[in-house]
Formats: sequence, structure tokens, C-alpha cells
Amino acid sequence: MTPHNHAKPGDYADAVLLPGDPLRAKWISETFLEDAVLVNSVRNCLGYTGTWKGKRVSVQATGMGQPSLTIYVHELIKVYGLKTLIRVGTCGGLNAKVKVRDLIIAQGASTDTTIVKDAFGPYNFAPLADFSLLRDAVDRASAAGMNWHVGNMVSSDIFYHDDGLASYKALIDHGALGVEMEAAALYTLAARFDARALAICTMTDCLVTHEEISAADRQTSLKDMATLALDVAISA
Ligand SMILES: O=P(O)(O)O[C@H]1O[C@H](CO)[C@@H](O)[C@H]1O
Ligand SMILES: O=c1cc[nH]c(=O)[nH]1
Repeated sequence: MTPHNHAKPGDYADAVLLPGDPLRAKWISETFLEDAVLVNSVRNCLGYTGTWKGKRVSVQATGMGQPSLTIYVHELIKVYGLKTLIRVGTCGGLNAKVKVRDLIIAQGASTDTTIVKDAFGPYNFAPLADFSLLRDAVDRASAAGMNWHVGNMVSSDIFYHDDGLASYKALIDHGALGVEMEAAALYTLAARFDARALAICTMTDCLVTHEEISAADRQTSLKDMATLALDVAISA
């Protein structure tokens, strides 16, 4: 038990999916898992454990942003002993070749967060996905005919930038594909604590073309991401 999580030891499976949105945790659990049990509801940051294709797996919301995610991920690894953590997020698009509903599988994550930037002295740490999770996700997404892209994600602490797309220009010029708010801190904590992490995000709104998924279509458009992440999680 922690101030943010009332799950008991053993309530979580070895692998967990991490959506930002608590209602996405509920949706994934109720839609895809068998025998899902609510294991955490502190602050309504919902966590569940159930089975997918006969194997135990958990889903725990992290809230929005890297400060919130680091609380949940720190506790999942250090208190509950989890070793495999897969973010299932939404993201904005930074490259017109990525279409709405496409998956961005984050090979690395560039960030402005001091959680990462201040932890390495004079060096810039490069937060990276676990290679085996990354390879498995790409193989499975390809086999299933999903539209996917692998590359650099931007994990920003700021959702509303006053200068809009301009603040991302140098990152876009260096190939960044999308922007969200959690992957870099997830990858950094996984590296620090010898765990494995991957972020798979569905692109819901393109900052370049302004194409976006309607609010009504948002939930169903996340099905590819959820099933892909569940398959990777139970195979890890
Ligand atoms: O849909 P989730 O997983 O919350 O992810 C994205 O959505 C939120 C911003 O709207 C941020 O958390 C961002 O990373
Ligand atoms: O963090 C996010 C998530 C979705 N869309 C964005 O533009 N940013």
C-alpha cells in the first residue's frame, strides 16, 4: 500500500498497461480482460488485473504528465515489483505521414521535463524503449496489418504551447513523429530500476494537418493499441 495505491502485494500481474486516462483503464479492462478485478481506486486513478488469452495482466492509469506518471511507475516497480510496463496513450502528430488512428511506437522519447533533464549532470540522457518489447510490438503490428510508425516521440510537460507548433520545430526537423506527455519519464525510470518499458500511442490529432479523431470515435480507435499492447505484455 502507498499513498496513491491501495493494491495489496500480488494484486498486480508482472506486466501492466499504462493509459493516462483512468476511464481508458476501465474500458480496456471491461472490454478485453476476463475476470477483471479493480485493484486500485485511490484518487480514481483506476487499476485492474484480469486475464487476456488466459494470462494475467494489469492495467493502471497514470494520470496526465510526467510528474503523475513517475509516482505510479515508481511504486509499481519498487513497491509491487513489476518488470514490464507498456504505456497505451494518445498523442498529437508532428509529421503529416502519420495519419490519425496510426500507431506511433516510441523507440525513443525527447523531453523538456526536468525529471529527466536534471538527473544526468552535463549529459543529455536518451530515454529508450526496451528493444525486445519494441521488436515484438512491431512484428505483431505488422502481422496484424496495423498502420504503425517507429521513431522519436516528444514527451512534453506542456500541453498548450503559446507558440504552438513553433516550439517543436527543431524536434520536427530531426524526425520527431508525435507529442505526448509521459514516455520519456517512463523510459528513464525503467532504465533506472532495471525494468522494461515501451510506449505505444494512437495519434488522435495532427498538429501539422489539423486532422483529428472526433470525441465519439476516440475510444474505438484505440482498439488496435490496446490489443497490441496486451499481446506484447503477456508474451514479455
Ligand atoms: O491519452 P493519454 O494517455 O492521457 O495521453 C495524452 O493525453 C493527455 C493530454 O491530453 C496526456 O496525458 C498525453 O500524454
Ligand atoms: O499530449 C498530447 C496528446 C494528444 N495530442 C497532443 O497534441 N498532445
